[in-house]
Amino acid sequence: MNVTERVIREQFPFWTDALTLDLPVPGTKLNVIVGCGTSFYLALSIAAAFNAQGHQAIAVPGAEWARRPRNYAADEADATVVALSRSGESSETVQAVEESRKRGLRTIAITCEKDSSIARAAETVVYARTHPDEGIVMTVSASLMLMAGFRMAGFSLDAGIARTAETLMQRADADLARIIRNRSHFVYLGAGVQYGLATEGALKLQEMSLSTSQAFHPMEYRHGPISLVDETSFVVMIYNHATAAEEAKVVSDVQSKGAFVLAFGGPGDLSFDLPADDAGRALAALPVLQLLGERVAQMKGADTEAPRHLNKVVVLA
Ligand SMILES: O=P(O)(O)OC[C@H]1O[C@](O)(CO)[C@@H](O)[C@@H]1O
Repeated sequence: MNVTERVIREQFPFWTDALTLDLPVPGTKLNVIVGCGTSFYLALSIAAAFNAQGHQAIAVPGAEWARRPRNYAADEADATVVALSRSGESSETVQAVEESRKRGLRTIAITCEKDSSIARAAETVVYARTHPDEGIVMTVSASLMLMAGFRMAGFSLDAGIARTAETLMQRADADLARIIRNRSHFVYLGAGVQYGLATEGALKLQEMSLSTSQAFHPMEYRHGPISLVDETSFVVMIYNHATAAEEAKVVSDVQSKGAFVLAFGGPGDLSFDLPADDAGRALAALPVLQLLGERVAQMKGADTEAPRHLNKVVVLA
């Protein structure tokens, strides 16, 4: 087992720690959740969770919020900026915090590095301790920041979520290597809070296994992208509890065209139950998506400890 996989498997004690973090309350006006890469995809899920819990929120890539906030919010007065960054050093996310402070906005950083640029730049810092051996590919820290964001949104989570996620990951892994055989077209589908998770699953697979992968809202998938589906397709469906019945029709559609469907929370070729609440669903599914990236990488002979063209931190020159 390589270090990437070991870290994915050893993440759950860190979840238990993250459940006890003291978190600031969301802003009463607009909350702008920013990040880069994985951290932006987490922001998509967290912003949806904020809205679902009655806090107005949008997710914006760090670079975009730093450079053109007016393209995302006509009125940013009194906004609260919540910046996610494992390293605390991604230039665009740090810039987003620094620019927001110059504009007088409240700033909160969620990071896994206490001594970092973002921790120095933000007014309030939430520090989540992560696995010391986590490498370039972000796995444990993604789970921890997602958990912190969901808890900040107001979802109550307890130690049961760590046990649920670990059990699900172990059960799914019994089949992952088998079900990906001969599959080369990867699609992730999720609605609402699960859309961010779908985008993160697609990114994880891409950077770990050098495969082309895409993420869509399930009902969007039939409006064009479905034209690519054939016997090489592998579709991950993260069902949204409220709309599972219509999402199951999308699954039937892609199955009839040759796709294999790994499903969470509804029917598929291989399916697993998930907790009913949006936060529990996303957190329970995430480690399986991380391990799926590793299994596809192994199938293709890609080294996830040294993924091509990637560094742990991207700092603008
Ligand atoms: O959370 P951070 O440290 O700002 O990193 C964000 C992105 O940058 C990387 O760490 C490096 O590209 C990615 O793994 C991640 O998606």
